Amino acid sequence: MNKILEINNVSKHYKDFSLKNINISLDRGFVMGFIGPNGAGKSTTIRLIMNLIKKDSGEIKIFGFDHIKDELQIKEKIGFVYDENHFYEELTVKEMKNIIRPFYKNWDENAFLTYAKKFSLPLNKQIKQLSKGMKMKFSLAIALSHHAELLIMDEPTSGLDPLIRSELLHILRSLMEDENKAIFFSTHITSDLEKIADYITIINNGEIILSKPMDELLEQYVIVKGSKEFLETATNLSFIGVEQNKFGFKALYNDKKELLDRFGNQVMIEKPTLEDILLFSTKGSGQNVPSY
Ligand SMILES: Nc1ncnc2c1ncn2[C@@H]1O[C@H](COP(=O)(O)OP(=O)(O)OP(=O)(O)O)[C@@H](O)[C@H]1O
Repeated sequence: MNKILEINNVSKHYKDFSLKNINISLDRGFVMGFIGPNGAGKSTTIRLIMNLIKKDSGEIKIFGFDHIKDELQIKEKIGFVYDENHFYEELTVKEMKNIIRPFYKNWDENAFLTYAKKFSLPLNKQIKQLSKGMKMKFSLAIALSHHAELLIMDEPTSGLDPLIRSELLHILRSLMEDENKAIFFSTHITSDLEKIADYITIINNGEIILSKPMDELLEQYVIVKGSKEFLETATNLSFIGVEQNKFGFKALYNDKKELLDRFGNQVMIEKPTLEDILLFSTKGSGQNVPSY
């Protein structure tokens, strides 16, 4: 059973926002980065996976099991890290850990103590005295101490300084040496994903607009620059997020080879960063500019 997370045709409607027909698939052994602008639907998707809110339709399977019917069994093997305070502020780190611990059959106290030491967690400090970075590290230490096979993280690096972020990415990378595990990771910090993700899924306005291996994405997509005249004649090319000025245009295109083979002498191309791909593909309405 290689599929660790499968989201099939999932929809959720709020008054002013809908997640539409979400499909995501993640295999064991891989890290998927989940990115999109503010309000795109990342947290809603993650809350649906965790059954914190109810979906309207579709199917979510984790480890091959239904995420609601088999929720208890599934949650034993999930480490969930999210950017909201879900601890009792008055308790110390140690007291809070002792409350969480009995929920997991696989709890490994040695692993917790090792991570607590690695993260310099002050066990006797009250949660409310911890910085944001410390709280995130505590969350992560908890998630890692029951040998979770799937880590689901909503913005785990937001608000952390570069040193702690890099430390956290290092830990996540070393976790992935175990091919049985997988990580699903939402973030705004695309440079973190360039260091760790195998797959990238982009969500915009409640719809998945792209889900691909990172290598393929960075290899096939290009930033293209050319003249206004070229843009006017190339009506059959679906440029993404076209920016125009009086001299020419700049856009994203999803087939470097085609562009070079057919128009290599008429346009200039550049390698995009993941951030470029995110920005161009979610620009404005987030839709391709089809023709002129
Ligand atoms: N309980 C709710 N009732 C109504 N609307 C909601 C509810 N929860 C979220 N929304 C709306 O759903 C949309 C998506 O929100 P969500 O938090 O999933 O976005 P996000 O991609 O995680 O954004 P951010 O990057 O800012 O955290 C937003 O417009 C939000 O206002």
